[in-house]
Amino acid sequence: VRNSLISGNETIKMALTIAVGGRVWRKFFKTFPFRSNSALKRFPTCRANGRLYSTSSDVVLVRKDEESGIATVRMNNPPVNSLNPTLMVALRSCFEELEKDKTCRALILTSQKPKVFSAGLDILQLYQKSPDHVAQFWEKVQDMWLALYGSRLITMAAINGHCPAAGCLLGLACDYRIMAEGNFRIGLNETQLDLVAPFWLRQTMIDVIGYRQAEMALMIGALYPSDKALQLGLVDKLAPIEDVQTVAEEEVKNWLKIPDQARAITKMASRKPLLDELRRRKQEDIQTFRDETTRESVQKSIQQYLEKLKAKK
Ligand SMILES: CCCCC/C=C/C(=O)SCCNC(=O)CCNC(=O)[C@H](O)C(C)(C)COP(=O)(O)OP(=O)(O)OC[C@H]1O[C@@H](n2cnc3c(N)ncnc32)[C@H](O)[C@@H]1OP(=O)(O)O
Repeated sequence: VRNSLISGNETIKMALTIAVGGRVWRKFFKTFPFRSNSALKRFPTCRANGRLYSTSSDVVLVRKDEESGIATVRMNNPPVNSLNPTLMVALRSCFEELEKDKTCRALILTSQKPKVFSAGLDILQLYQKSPDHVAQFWEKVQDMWLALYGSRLITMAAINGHCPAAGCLLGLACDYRIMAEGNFRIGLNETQLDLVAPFWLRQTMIDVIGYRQAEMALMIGALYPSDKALQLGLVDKLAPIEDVQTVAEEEVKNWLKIPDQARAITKMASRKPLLDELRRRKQEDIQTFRDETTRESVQKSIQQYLEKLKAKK
């Protein structure tokens, strides 16, 4: 039913586009927005007033500017963009679709909900779940990361709020990070939950902030305020929260002056070894995560962490 509703909408959208131009259908689809959990694939892109609009889904909203080739990808999984399987699959699929789109040159990843970029992995997916569930969950984390870290596009994280754990993992997978000034925190705090960052995440942290700082940050599960994160090089620039997106767009425009091919080849030269290593060791990495996470003592720590989160209120 959902699919047929979508294709019905598509037909109307195309007819309206041809018949009366962009303004009318934009108004129409603002009133009756698309809803879908899955990929961009179902939605052929539509042109209106020189802009190219891609699809929106429940959990990931995408808008691409036709002239510049910049796509903005907004995570939209309230209340805190925790990375559950639906969001991770939607993000991966979105990254892969944009990758295939030859007119797309850059991707800005941000949150639809200011003040929280992402709360990291959905902790509930790791608590009292079967080993198989945890293994499948972890594979989705890997696949999402492989798609973003291995992207030929310019990837920019517009971190408009808190960015712990796997939120930080997403940021680290991008080429450049702009973070909101103020009382927002970023870091890989998983040791606080008794979890251990996998080799590929640890390596990206080392690559970004250097060995000593990464080693310390990972051991203590540090979460840094944005000014300290800037000082460490964990983020590249700060901006007032309301300007994060604009500053990201300006930064992308500078990057767009560099020829795409040379930039992308250079990027892959530094990222390919780690990408290849994870591809090669994927199953081993899944097993490690599954076995560690389902251990009784780790489950106890996760339970306590969840209780602390609830008690915060
Ligand atoms: C080997 C593993 C390494 C792999 C790397 C990744 C690991 C991970 O990502 S583990 C997840 C770690 N995440 C965190 O430690 C963040 C926890 N959350 C927070 O600190 C805060 O929620 C916040 C700062 C992100 C936002 O604060 P605030 O706006 O005040 O929102 P609340 O704390 O009130 O949260 C609202 C609601 O959401 C629930 N929640 C928060 N984070 C998560 C989460 N990661 N997973 C699932 N659920 C989460 C929170 O419990 C509240 O629920 P209700 O009480 O039911 O409203």
